[in-house]
Amino acid sequence: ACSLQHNNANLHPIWKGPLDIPGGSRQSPIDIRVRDSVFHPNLAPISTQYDPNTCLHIWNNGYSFLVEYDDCTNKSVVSGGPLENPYRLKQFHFHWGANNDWGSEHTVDSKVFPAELHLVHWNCSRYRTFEEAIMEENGLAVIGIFIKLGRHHEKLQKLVDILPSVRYKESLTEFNYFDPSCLLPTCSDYWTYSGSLTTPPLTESVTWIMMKKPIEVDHSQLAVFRSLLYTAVGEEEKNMVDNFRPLQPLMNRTVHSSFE
Ligand SMILES: COCCCN1C=C(N)c2cc(S(N)(=O)=O)sc2S1(=O)=O
Ligand SMILES: [Zn+2]
Repeated sequence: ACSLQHNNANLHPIWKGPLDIPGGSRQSPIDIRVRDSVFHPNLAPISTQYDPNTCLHIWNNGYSFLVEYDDCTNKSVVSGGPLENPYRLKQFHFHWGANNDWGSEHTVDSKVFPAELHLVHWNCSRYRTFEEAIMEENGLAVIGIFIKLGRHHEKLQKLVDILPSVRYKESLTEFNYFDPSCLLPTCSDYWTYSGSLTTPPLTESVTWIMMKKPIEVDHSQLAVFRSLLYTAVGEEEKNMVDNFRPLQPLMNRTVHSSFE
Protein backbone atom coordinates (compact mmCIF):
# COMPACT_ATOMS: atom_id res chain seq x y z
CA ALA A 1 0.00 0.00 0.00
CA CYS A 2 1.22 3.51 -0.58
CA SER A 3 2.38 5.37 2.50
CA LEU A 4 -0.44 6.37 4.80
CA GLN A 5 1.27 9.59 5.79
CA HIS A 6 -1.41 12.18 6.31
CA ASN A 7 0.88 15.12 6.89
CA ASN A 8 0.06 18.40 5.22
CA ALA A 9 2.14 17.53 2.16
CA ASN A 10 -0.77 15.41 1.06
CA LEU A 11 -3.50 17.94 1.77
CA HIS A 12 -4.18 19.63 -1.56
CA PRO A 13 -5.25 23.29 -1.25
CA ILE A 14 -8.61 22.68 -2.91
CA TRP A 15 -9.48 19.40 -1.24
CA LYS A 16 -10.03 18.88 2.46
CA GLY A 17 -9.27 15.15 2.58
CA PRO A 18 -5.91 13.29 2.30
CA LEU A 19 -4.74 12.76 -1.25
CA ASP A 20 -3.37 9.22 -1.04
CA ILE A 21 -6.13 6.71 -0.58
CA PRO A 22 -5.23 3.90 1.86
CA GLY A 23 -4.14 0.83 -0.14
CA GLY A 24 -3.77 2.84 -3.35
CA SER A 25 -1.28 0.98 -5.55
CA ARG A 26 -2.09 2.56 -8.93
CA GLN A 27 -2.72 6.26 -8.38
CA SER A 28 -2.44 9.10 -10.90
CA PRO A 29 -0.82 11.34 -12.02
CA ILE A 30 2.74 10.01 -12.41
CA ASP A 31 6.06 11.18 -13.84
CA ILE A 32 6.58 9.37 -17.16
CA ARG A 33 10.23 8.34 -17.28
CA VAL A 34 10.78 7.95 -21.01
CA ARG A 35 13.78 5.63 -20.69
CA ASP A 36 11.84 3.27 -18.40
CA SER A 37 8.84 2.99 -20.71
CA VAL A 38 8.54 -0.32 -22.60
CA PHE A 39 7.79 -0.25 -26.34
CA HIS A 40 4.83 -2.52 -27.16
CA PRO A 41 5.01 -3.29 -30.93
CA ASN A 42 1.46 -4.67 -31.02
CA LEU A 43 -0.11 -1.59 -29.41
CA ALA A 44 -2.55 -0.48 -32.12
CA PRO A 45 -3.06 3.23 -32.87
CA ILE A 46 -5.74 5.02 -30.85
CA SER A 47 -8.88 5.52 -32.93
CA THR A 48 -11.34 8.25 -31.99
CA GLN A 49 -14.62 8.94 -33.73
CA TYR A 50 -16.56 11.85 -32.23
CA ASP A 51 -19.91 13.21 -33.42
CA PRO A 52 -19.93 16.99 -32.71
CA ASN A 53 -23.73 16.84 -32.35
CA THR A 54 -23.37 14.78 -29.15
CA CYS A 55 -21.95 17.82 -27.37
CA LEU A 56 -24.43 18.90 -24.65
CA HIS A 57 -23.20 21.67 -22.36
CA ILE A 58 -20.29 23.07 -20.41
CA TRP A 59 -20.26 23.45 -16.62
CA ASN A 60 -18.03 24.48 -13.74
CA ASN A 61 -18.00 21.66 -11.18
CA GLY A 62 -15.76 23.46 -8.70
CA TYR A 63 -12.65 21.49 -9.77
CA SER A 64 -12.47 22.38 -13.48
CA PHE A 65 -14.84 23.16 -16.33
CA LEU A 66 -16.29 20.12 -18.07
CA VAL A 67 -17.64 19.88 -21.64
CA GLU A 68 -20.15 17.03 -21.40
CA TYR A 69 -21.37 14.72 -24.16
CA ASP A 70 -24.47 12.61 -24.69
CA ASP A 71 -23.25 9.10 -23.85
CA CYS A 72 -26.51 7.22 -24.60
CA THR A 73 -25.19 5.93 -27.93
CA ASN A 74 -21.87 4.84 -29.42
CA LYS A 75 -21.68 7.94 -31.59
CA SER A 76 -18.60 9.32 -29.84
CA VAL A 77 -16.09 6.65 -28.89
CA VAL A 78 -12.40 5.83 -28.53
CA SER A 79 -11.07 2.37 -29.43
CA GLY A 80 -7.82 0.61 -30.34
CA GLY A 81 -4.55 1.02 -28.49
CA PRO A 82 -4.68 -0.88 -25.17
CA LEU A 83 -8.49 -0.91 -25.15
CA GLU A 84 -10.24 -4.23 -25.65
CA ASN A 85 -13.45 -2.55 -26.88
CA PRO A 86 -14.91 0.92 -27.56
CA TYR A 87 -15.29 3.40 -24.68
CA ARG A 88 -17.86 6.19 -24.86
CA LEU A 89 -16.90 9.86 -24.52
CA LYS A 90 -18.48 11.35 -21.39
CA GLN A 91 -16.66 14.67 -20.92
CA PHE A 92 -13.44 16.55 -21.35
CA HIS A 93 -11.83 19.02 -18.96
CA PHE A 94 -8.50 20.66 -18.20
CA HIS A 95 -5.99 21.20 -15.37
CA TRP A 96 -3.80 24.31 -15.24
CA GLY A 97 -1.55 26.45 -13.05
CA ALA A 98 -1.59 29.97 -11.62
CA ASN A 99 1.15 30.84 -14.14
CA ASN A 100 2.85 29.31 -17.18
CA ASP A 101 5.54 27.52 -15.13
CA TRP A 102 3.34 24.64 -13.97
CA GLY A 103 -0.20 23.27 -14.25
CA SER A 104 -0.09 19.78 -15.81
CA GLU A 105 -0.85 16.65 -13.76
CA HIS A 106 1.47 14.20 -15.51
CA THR A 107 5.10 15.11 -16.20
CA VAL A 108 7.61 13.72 -18.73
CA ASP A 109 11.08 13.15 -17.25
CA SER A 110 10.01 15.68 -14.60
CA LYS A 111 9.10 18.27 -17.22
CA VAL A 112 5.93 20.13 -16.21
CA PHE A 113 3.59 21.70 -18.77
CA PRO A 114 1.37 24.75 -18.15
CA ALA A 115 -1.81 22.70 -18.60
CA GLU A 116 -3.22 19.25 -19.44
CA LEU A 117 -6.42 18.17 -21.23
CA HIS A 118 -8.33 15.01 -20.27
CA LEU A 119 -10.86 13.30 -22.55
CA VAL A 120 -12.86 10.95 -20.28
CA HIS A 121 -14.47 7.80 -21.77
CA TRP A 122 -16.23 4.86 -20.08
CA ASN A 123 -16.39 1.14 -20.87
CA CYS A 124 -19.95 0.84 -22.18
CA SER A 125 -19.40 -2.80 -23.17
CA ARG A 126 -18.75 -3.92 -19.58
CA TYR A 127 -20.79 -1.45 -17.49
CA ARG A 128 -24.32 -0.10 -17.79
CA THR A 129 -23.65 3.43 -16.63
CA PHE A 130 -20.78 5.92 -16.31
CA GLU A 131 -21.34 6.17 -12.54
CA GLU A 132 -20.84 2.39 -12.26
CA ALA A 133 -17.79 2.42 -14.55
CA ILE A 134 -15.86 5.03 -12.53
CA MET A 135 -15.87 2.62 -9.59
CA GLU A 136 -14.68 -0.45 -11.52
CA GLU A 137 -11.45 -1.91 -12.91
CA ASN A 138 -11.09 -1.01 -16.61
CA GLY A 139 -14.07 1.29 -16.22
CA LEU A 140 -12.56 4.39 -17.79
CA ALA A 141 -10.12 5.37 -20.53
CA VAL A 142 -8.74 8.90 -20.28
CA ILE A 143 -6.75 10.44 -23.15
CA GLY A 144 -4.33 12.97 -21.67
CA ILE A 145 -2.90 15.74 -23.84
CA PHE A 146 -0.12 18.08 -22.68
CA ILE A 147 -0.60 21.77 -23.40
CA LYS A 148 2.32 24.10 -24.07
CA LEU A 149 2.43 27.84 -24.61
CA GLY A 150 2.74 28.83 -28.26
CA ARG A 151 0.55 29.63 -31.20
CA HIS A 152 -3.10 30.63 -30.83
CA HIS A 153 -5.33 27.52 -30.99
CA GLU A 154 -8.08 28.48 -33.44
CA LYS A 155 -10.49 25.65 -32.63
CA LEU A 156 -10.11 26.08 -28.85
CA GLN A 157 -11.22 29.71 -29.09
CA LYS A 158 -14.93 28.74 -29.44
CA LEU A 159 -14.61 27.13 -26.00
CA VAL A 160 -12.51 29.96 -24.50
CA ASP A 161 -15.10 32.53 -25.60
CA ILE A 162 -17.87 30.83 -23.61
CA LEU A 163 -15.90 30.35 -20.36
CA PRO A 164 -17.03 33.67 -18.80
CA SER A 165 -20.57 32.20 -18.78
CA VAL A 166 -19.40 29.38 -16.45
CA ARG A 167 -17.24 31.59 -14.22
CA TYR A 168 -18.92 30.46 -11.01
CA LYS A 169 -19.05 26.97 -9.49
CA GLU A 170 -22.24 25.09 -10.51
CA SER A 171 -22.89 27.39 -13.47
CA LEU A 172 -23.83 25.62 -16.71
CA THR A 173 -24.30 26.81 -20.22
CA GLU A 174 -25.52 25.14 -23.40
CA PHE A 175 -22.65 24.26 -25.70
CA ASN A 176 -23.23 22.31 -28.85
CA TYR A 177 -21.50 21.14 -31.95
CA PHE A 178 -17.93 20.70 -30.82
CA ASP A 179 -15.66 17.91 -32.07
CA PRO A 180 -12.86 17.36 -29.52
CA SER A 181 -10.67 15.57 -32.06
CA CYS A 182 -9.59 19.09 -33.08
CA LEU A 183 -7.77 19.18 -29.73
CA LEU A 184 -5.71 16.03 -30.42
CA PRO A 185 -2.08 16.37 -31.54
CA THR A 186 -1.33 15.28 -35.10
CA CYS A 187 1.25 12.73 -33.87
CA SER A 188 -0.36 9.46 -32.75
CA ASP A 189 2.48 8.36 -30.43
CA TYR A 190 1.37 7.72 -26.82
CA TRP A 191 2.28 6.18 -23.48
CA THR A 192 -0.25 4.04 -21.60
CA TYR A 193 -0.46 2.81 -17.99
CA SER A 194 -3.01 1.71 -15.38
CA GLY A 195 -4.00 4.47 -12.97
CA SER A 196 -6.77 6.35 -11.24
CA LEU A 197 -8.98 9.39 -11.28
CA THR A 198 -6.96 12.41 -10.18
CA THR A 199 -9.97 13.97 -8.45
CA PRO A 200 -12.26 12.44 -5.82
CA PRO A 201 -13.27 9.61 -5.65
CA LEU A 202 -9.69 8.82 -6.92
CA THR A 203 -10.84 5.33 -7.91
CA GLU A 204 -8.31 3.04 -9.65
CA SER A 205 -10.46 2.54 -12.71
CA VAL A 206 -8.52 4.36 -15.44
CA THR A 207 -6.53 3.16 -18.44
CA TRP A 208 -4.44 6.28 -19.12
CA ILE A 209 -3.44 7.11 -22.70
CA MET A 210 -0.97 10.04 -22.63
CA MET A 211 -0.20 11.56 -26.03
CA LYS A 212 3.53 12.16 -26.50
CA LYS A 213 3.23 15.47 -28.39
CA PRO A 214 1.71 18.55 -26.72
CA ILE A 215 -0.77 20.89 -28.39
CA GLU A 216 -0.17 24.65 -28.38
CA VAL A 217 -2.40 27.43 -27.03
CA ASP A 218 -1.45 31.09 -26.57
CA HIS A 219 -1.10 32.88 -23.24
CA SER A 220 -4.36 34.86 -23.66
CA GLN A 221 -6.29 31.59 -23.98
CA LEU A 222 -4.71 30.17 -20.82
CA ALA A 223 -5.38 33.48 -19.04
CA VAL A 224 -9.12 32.97 -19.57
CA PHE A 225 -8.89 29.53 -17.85
CA ARG A 226 -7.44 31.35 -14.83
CA SER A 227 -10.37 33.77 -14.73
CA LEU A 228 -12.72 30.95 -13.71
CA LEU A 229 -13.64 30.59 -10.04
CA TYR A 230 -13.71 27.66 -7.60
CA THR A 231 -16.40 29.55 -5.74
CA ALA A 232 -20.13 29.92 -6.30
CA VAL A 233 -22.01 33.18 -6.72
CA GLY A 234 -22.05 35.15 -3.45
CA GLU A 235 -19.00 33.35 -1.97
CA GLU A 236 -15.64 35.06 -1.51
CA GLU A 237 -14.02 34.70 -4.94
CA LYS A 238 -11.16 32.20 -5.34
CA ASN A 239 -9.58 31.92 -8.79
CA MET A 240 -9.63 28.42 -10.28
CA VAL A 241 -5.90 27.81 -10.67
CA ASP A 242 -3.50 25.01 -9.65
CA ASN A 243 -6.33 22.43 -9.97
CA PHE A 244 -3.85 19.58 -10.48
CA ARG A 245 -3.05 16.69 -8.16
CA PRO A 246 0.55 16.14 -6.99
CA LEU A 247 2.57 13.29 -8.55
CA GLN A 248 1.84 9.83 -7.13
CA PRO A 249 4.27 6.89 -6.65
CA LEU A 250 4.67 4.55 -9.64
CA MET A 251 4.75 1.50 -7.31
CA ASN A 252 5.18 -1.67 -9.40
CA ARG A 253 3.74 -0.37 -12.68
CA THR A 254 5.23 -0.25 -16.17
CA VAL A 255 4.45 2.51 -18.64
CA HIS A 256 4.13 1.15 -22.19
CA SER A 257 4.82 3.19 -25.30
CA SER A 258 3.29 2.85 -28.75
CA PHE A 259 6.55 4.07 -30.31
CA GLU A 260 10.27 3.20 -30.15
C1 LIG B 1 -20.09 10.97 -10.28
O1 LIG B 1 -18.81 11.30 -9.82
C2 LIG B 1 -18.04 11.84 -10.85
C3 LIG B 1 -16.66 12.06 -10.28
C4 LIG B 1 -15.66 11.64 -11.30
N1 LIG B 1 -15.73 12.55 -12.48
C5 LIG B 1 -15.51 13.89 -12.26
C6 LIG B 1 -14.20 14.35 -12.41
N2 LIG B 1 -13.88 15.58 -11.96
C7 LIG B 1 -13.21 13.54 -13.11
C8 LIG B 1 -11.81 13.78 -13.18
C9 LIG B 1 -11.14 12.86 -13.92
S1 LIG B 1 -9.47 12.82 -14.30
N3 LIG B 1 -8.79 14.16 -13.83
O2 LIG B 1 -8.88 11.72 -13.57
O3 LIG B 1 -9.44 12.69 -15.74
S2 LIG B 1 -12.25 11.73 -14.56
C10 LIG B 1 -13.59 12.43 -13.78
S3 LIG B 1 -15.17 11.91 -13.82
O4 LIG B 1 -15.17 10.49 -13.75
O5 LIG B 1 -15.86 12.47 -14.94
ZN1 LIG C 1 -8.48 15.49 -15.26
